[in-house]
Amino acid sequence: MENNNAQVAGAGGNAHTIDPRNYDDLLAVVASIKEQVGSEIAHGEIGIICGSGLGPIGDSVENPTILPYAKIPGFPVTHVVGHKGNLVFGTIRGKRVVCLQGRFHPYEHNMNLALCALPVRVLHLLGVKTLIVSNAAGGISSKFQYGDLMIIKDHIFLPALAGFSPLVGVNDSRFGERFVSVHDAYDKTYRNLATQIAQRNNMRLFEGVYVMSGGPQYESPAEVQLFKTVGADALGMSTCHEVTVARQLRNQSSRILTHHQYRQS
Ligand SMILES: O=P(O)(O)O[C@H]1O[C@H](CO)[C@@H](O)[C@H]1O
Ligand code: HPA
Repeated sequence: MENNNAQVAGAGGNAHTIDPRNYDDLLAVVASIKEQVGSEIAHGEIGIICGSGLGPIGDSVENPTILPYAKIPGFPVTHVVGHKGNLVFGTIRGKRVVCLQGRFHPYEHNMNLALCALPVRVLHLLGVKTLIVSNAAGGISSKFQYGDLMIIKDHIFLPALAGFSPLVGVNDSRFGERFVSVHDAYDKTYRNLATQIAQRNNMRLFEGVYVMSGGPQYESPAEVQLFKTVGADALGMSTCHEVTVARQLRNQSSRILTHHQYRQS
């Protein structure tokens, strides 16, 4: 496999190497963000990852403070059209958000999934507890019409099934357990809330299974048929690596909570 370290031009043009699996390296990334925007601002409750064409979500952040990825030593760069490459701090309807205007796709980073999921670990270290992940995907389900919205209820993470998981390699236990359950990775309470809101607003919204391929080529008709047969509803080249890393962090939070409760009892 390829080198897992990220060689990126940081603020001031200094080359900076970090390992996206190393907790201390990510603390340094977070320290740089806090230094540049201030600790007060560099804090969020909700993280939002904008998919292709969904960057305007970031433009709707109120009182925004914008930090380009290129100014964060160790942060990867995004090359995909429609992904601006900014961290946006601010509020949406009174909630503190940190918005990623631009995500990292494994096909643009030599299938280095840990590097592509690095922003999720950074969001966690900035205090984020809830992650909203969006993407543009191809519809497989025959129920879908062009432009329909789908809430992901589960996924098929094809690259990980072939050994390309962001959790492969040395596990720094400060991020969480070695073995991570992805049951209920997509929160049922939020899914129900989204469905209710869609119903109230007469919007077409479905729940379905998202399949992530490695890309960057789109799928052949035979591949689409294969995914349909195994129960997938939509196809894309992102999201699952971010959700898997988030899930490991969620397990870590609940583990800490369990210890805390244990000590109190
Ligand atoms: O998943 P997002 O980032 O929305 O991007 C989607 O759009 C690109 C293909 O047009 C692929 O990268 C696919 O994954
Ligand atoms: O049909 C698709 N396949 C994979 N990724 C995509 N992203 C948008 N549409 C598609």
